[in-house]
Amino acid sequence: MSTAPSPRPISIVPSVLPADFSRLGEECRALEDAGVDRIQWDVMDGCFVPNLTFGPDVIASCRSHVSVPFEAQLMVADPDLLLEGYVDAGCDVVIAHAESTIHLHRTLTKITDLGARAGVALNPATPVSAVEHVLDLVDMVLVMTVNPGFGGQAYIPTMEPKVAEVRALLDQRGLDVDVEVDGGVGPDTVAGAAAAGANLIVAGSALYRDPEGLAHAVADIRSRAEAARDGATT
Ligand SMILES: O=C(CO)[C@H](O)[C@H](O)COP(=O)(O)O
Ligand SMILES: [Co+2]
Repeated sequence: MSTAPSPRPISIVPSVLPADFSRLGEECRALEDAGVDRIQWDVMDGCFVPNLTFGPDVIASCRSHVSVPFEAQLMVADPDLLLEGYVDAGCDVVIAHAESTIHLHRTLTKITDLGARAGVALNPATPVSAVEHVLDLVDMVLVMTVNPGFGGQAYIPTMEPKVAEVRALLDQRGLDVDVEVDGGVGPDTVAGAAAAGANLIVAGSALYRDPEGLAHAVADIRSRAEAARDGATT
């Protein structure tokens, strides 16, 4: 008798875009106290996306405030130039956008050579075929559920078939790789993403706008995701 594979744990990964930037260390601690599993830094260069955010020094200054892993989502035009800085700043996972480098395989290899775990992100318009050749190099595939650049945008539900396509391809190849969703994810949208196969859930605005606070928002989104995942697999 064969046993069903155990379900992939759901991780809640806050984006700090809605946090108070004048006190980021304390904001990171509040997220850790609220039960998040890691923290995502949305790195934007004003070129790949029309917004500008966190340099490595900002992230490094927060590293000692918490022990949860940091991931850097590099929404930048030339990620190779910046990889070392973000790894040295204490980012355990570095995510490169497939659209941002013409040598994606090389970029991801550099991340792992630097000692970090690699992730690859897909903009809504980018097909899964763009990352098929690098799936064995990464720890996670990030399916963007908004066009990157800003927090607080509306979730794009037509990304759910793409999440399912990535999950099926990874399973077919027997790869132990997580699938992350990012953008407009909250209590009302997380079920669709988790049922499609996402297990790393990035949430920004939804966490900060919960009137009952961060810990409630984290637990609520986690339990909705777990219920949807379990409903989809039974
Ligand atoms: O990558 C991002 C934007 O490019 C952010 O991580 C994302 O938008 C999270 O914020 P929200 O949950 O408010 O949509
Ligand atoms: Co993000």
